[in-house]
Amino acid sequence: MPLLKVDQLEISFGGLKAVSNFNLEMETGEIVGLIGPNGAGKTTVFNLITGYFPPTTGSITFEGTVITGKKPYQICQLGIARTFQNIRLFSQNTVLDNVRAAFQPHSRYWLIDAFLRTPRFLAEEARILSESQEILDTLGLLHRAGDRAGSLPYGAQRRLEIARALACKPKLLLLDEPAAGMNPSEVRELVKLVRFIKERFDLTVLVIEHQMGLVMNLCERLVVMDFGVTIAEGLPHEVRENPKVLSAYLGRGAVA
Ligand SMILES: Nc1ncnc2c1ncn2[C@@H]1O[C@H](COP(=O)(O)OP(=O)(O)OP(=O)(O)O)[C@@H](O)[C@H]1O
Repeated sequence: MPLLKVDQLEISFGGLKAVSNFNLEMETGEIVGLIGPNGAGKTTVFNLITGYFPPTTGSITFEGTVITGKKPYQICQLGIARTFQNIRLFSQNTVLDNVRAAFQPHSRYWLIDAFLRTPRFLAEEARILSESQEILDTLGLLHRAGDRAGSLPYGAQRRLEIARALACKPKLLLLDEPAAGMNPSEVRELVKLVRFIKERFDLTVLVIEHQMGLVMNLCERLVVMDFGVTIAEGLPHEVRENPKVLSAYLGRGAVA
């Protein structure tokens, strides 16, 4: 049984079919790249999988459970987490608090426990603190735990976004342009980091990315979209030679 099965997904915004007849199966442990030109529908696919929009038609099954129509927090609880194309952090809060806040959908106490500071609340807070620190350590951010998130360099803010997604304890991690704005050496570090956290947290990863260096190095398989439809899929070296892909997006110079 695939971990994720997306069947004939479609969504329209007004007259525009942003995603049309989109199908995807992912096996546990895969790293798959979702690529395509601007406006191809990639982020919309993420928004559909994570419940930000209900599809017009089609279904999404995760670990054998149909998740179509569920709310984003329910999908997060089931084990799908994401990062965003535009970094979404609480920039005035500390790095640690940013990760602690991301544990909220998973905390196991009631409001009354928090109000009365019951043993259950205190134990849960201690667990969240220790797990947050462990995640920050894994992502090389523990030494910045007390700093304001907004004061981190750009690449570190992207890592913090991934740290927040990991607080969801995902089985499937969706990364939306994680290398945007990074220089080549940061991109190389990111490739290593994604491989490392995949092993460390038993993840399956779907990544949207324009940086071909990352896509070709990291992904085992690629799905290419253009104008809302899948125009190619296969191994990275197959996709980079596909004439439809070359004319739609990559351009021979871009993949050399
Ligand atoms: N909430 C929305 N309302 C209306 N149109 C939308 C909405 N979200 C996306 N679209 C449109 O759907 C199409 C696909 O957008 P999407 O953001 O999914 O593309 P993308 O492949 O992720 O692009 P990029 O690489 O530039 O991020 C675009 O034409 C976009 O303008």
